[in-house]
Amino acid sequence: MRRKAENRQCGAPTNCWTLTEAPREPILTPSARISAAIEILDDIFARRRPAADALKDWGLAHRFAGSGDRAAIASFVYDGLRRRASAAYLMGTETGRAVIIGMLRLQRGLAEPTIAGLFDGGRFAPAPLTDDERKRLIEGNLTEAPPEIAGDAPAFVLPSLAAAFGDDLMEELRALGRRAPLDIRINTLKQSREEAAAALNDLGAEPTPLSPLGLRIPIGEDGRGPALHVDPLFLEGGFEIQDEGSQLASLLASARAGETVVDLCAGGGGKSLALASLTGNGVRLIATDADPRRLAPIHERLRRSGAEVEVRTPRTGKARADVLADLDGTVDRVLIDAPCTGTGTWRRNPDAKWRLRPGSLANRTGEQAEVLDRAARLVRPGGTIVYVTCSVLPEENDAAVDGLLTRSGGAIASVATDLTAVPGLSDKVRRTQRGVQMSPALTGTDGFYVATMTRIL
Ligand SMILES: C[S@@+](CC[C@H](N)C(=O)[O-])C[C@H]1O[C@@H](n2cnc3c(N)ncnc32)[C@H](O)[C@@H]1O
Repeated sequence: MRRKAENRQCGAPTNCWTLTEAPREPILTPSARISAAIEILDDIFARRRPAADALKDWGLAHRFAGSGDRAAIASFVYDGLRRRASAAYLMGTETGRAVIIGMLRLQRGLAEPTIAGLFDGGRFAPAPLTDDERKRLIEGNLTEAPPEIAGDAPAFVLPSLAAAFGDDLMEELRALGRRAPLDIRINTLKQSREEAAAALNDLGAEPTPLSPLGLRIPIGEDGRGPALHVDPLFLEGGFEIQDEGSQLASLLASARAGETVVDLCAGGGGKSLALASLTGNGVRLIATDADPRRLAPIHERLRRSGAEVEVRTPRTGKARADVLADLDGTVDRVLIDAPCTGTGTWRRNPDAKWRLRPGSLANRTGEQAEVLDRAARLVRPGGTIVYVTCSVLPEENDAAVDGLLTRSGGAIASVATDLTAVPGLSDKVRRTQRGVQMSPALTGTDGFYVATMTRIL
């Protein structure tokens, strides 16, 4: 019999503050939560801090706040970041207060009288709306706003986004500005999706629209979902929290039973776990990552899930040996879940878009060339390289693949990505010159790109 989870206050990891704390009843009024969110956003803007750090510090300084309060405040902060540019434009200034007021109207659809009711100037509430703020809420709109403002994207990256999305640019930017759904991937090494859905019935779990491995968990109006990290089925390894797009990318890797597969950028192991599960531990799966700290959580996840994966951890430092040297030229399939700017995950991590700099794009494309070259040395003749990013920028996608094709001097060729593992996907994805692009507007997923190559020489 499934035990009821104790704390279901918190959904996406970015909204979680309280996973290790005992749940406490909310004690702040909605207006007091808004005051807190304004204070935190001002801190983020003034000190250019990561949102997670600012939230954590606020929590430490306000230990009396309940876990429900913290989740609700985080939700205000992340929604504010989602609409940072458009809310500031609407309100004529970029302060925490302006962004929250504009967000309540643009993102949460609240009318001026409702917002005025929250800004009532009472104890712990924000000061009452000014005449100018009221006027802007009633009369303001985004009709004349430039695309980077209306679409809440950094201006420098807009030409790349326009190249990726063409006529669909604004629709895609709006979709990237919405909240992401809360998806889990069922570990079919433990039970079927149907069995998991029955076990999670009290959460309202429904099958994901495209992934045959996923369930979608409803989240509240304020973006809060259940605390899945403490759910009994999660603790038993029955599921992992994983966006549907990430599940689809794992399926499109098309690993086949009996193959030797390397997950070259395994990080915490999200794709490795998925590959092991969907092949029924039928492949020899080797996971590694340049950063041992990122790889470390995989061990606990493997224990929980029953996935069979050989983890090869590099030593840090200059003398780090190539832990895959013995596999050169022998691997059937290399999955590259490449380091990238994460522009496809802005729904989930809105802080990332405002922290993106031209230099970080250049750094990521350099790393992508490095991992592609490494994969090319690993794969056997006739073997396959599957290149994945959670970016929508052509520089990190088709251009990165083109770079490898050119550098390989004809030894590596681009082939069509097999979409048959995911019924219905073929009609939805955007086809690029070298691969396929998923996106919030087209597939309802994060913006994953998948391209497939083979070694012909
Ligand atoms: C998108 S993340 C991987 C996420 C992971 N596959 C998952 O599903 O949870 C990209 C990873 O690439 C790793 N990385 C960066 N450069 C690398 C390199 N040269 N070789 C191997 N891994 C690298 C980073 O440390 C990071 O963990």
